[in-house]
Amino acid sequence: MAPGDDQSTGGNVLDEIIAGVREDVEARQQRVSIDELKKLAAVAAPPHDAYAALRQPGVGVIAEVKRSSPSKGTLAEIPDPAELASEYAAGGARCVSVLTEGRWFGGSLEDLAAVRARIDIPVLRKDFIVSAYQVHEARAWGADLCLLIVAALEQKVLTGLLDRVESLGMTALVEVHTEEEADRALEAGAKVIGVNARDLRTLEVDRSVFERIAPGMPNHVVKIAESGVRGPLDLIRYASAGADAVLVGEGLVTQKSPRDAVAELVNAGNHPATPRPAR
Ligand SMILES: O=P(O)(O)OC[C@@H](O)[C@@H](O)c1c[nH]c2ccccc12
Repeated sequence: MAPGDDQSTGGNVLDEIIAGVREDVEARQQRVSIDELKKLAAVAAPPHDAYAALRQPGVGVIAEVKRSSPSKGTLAEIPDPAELASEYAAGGARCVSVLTEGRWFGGSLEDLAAVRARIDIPVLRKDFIVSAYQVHEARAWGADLCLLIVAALEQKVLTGLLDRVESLGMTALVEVHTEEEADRALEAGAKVIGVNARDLRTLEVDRSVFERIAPGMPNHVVKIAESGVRGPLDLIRYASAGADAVLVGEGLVTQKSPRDAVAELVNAGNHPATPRPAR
């Protein structure tokens, strides 16, 4: 984006990220067609039931493989994402999230494939998905869940992508940051909704957003609190507001023992004094 040329994008980070994602998707589409992706998906292991995994008793942990972020730059080198994911799984994570966006988050589809090959719990493709092509990519590379960010998608596109994700046997994690976005997620038929404490337009974190939005969602919806979890106290706070699971990146990748850090959160999520999500 040229300096002073922020009118076409509205000047927010999310739009800037998505412009880069669209370019990268177009380049990949030149090399691998959607039909080829479908053939790869046909021989991939079938998707795990992530919805069932997320509805287990207690508050779950989705542990994220995250090298860098637009707000903080490099968080951790992560030379072997599969090794990190297996530490997460050993610590009791319910799912592993893998950032596949390259420009801002340092991720890749190769990271996703490496993680998929190593662990036997559901894997989320964490990216800025704006086209059906990316959903087919996710399945071909072994994802069980796809992130769909409401703020990045018009309602018709959101509904179409959600249907596409489900038609391939995967689960959509639909991300919201406001009440209005939560209404749009429900309207589209989302069964798993993540409330991101971080505003992707400004990158500011406000942990009270989950408490405002989640209690208004129906019981059948799996509610995930995303971002800003530094330790068990944040998990317990989100649990009191009805979280089924928390999604944690920075708070794990920066720890000496990511396995112990996950286990500590998982123990808090299973503790008898921790509030249970309403079912
Ligand atoms: O590192 P944190 O604060 O624990 O956040 C993890 C996760 O919520 C964050 O990476 C995230 C949430 N939604 C996203 C959308 C795209 C990229 C990244 C994200």
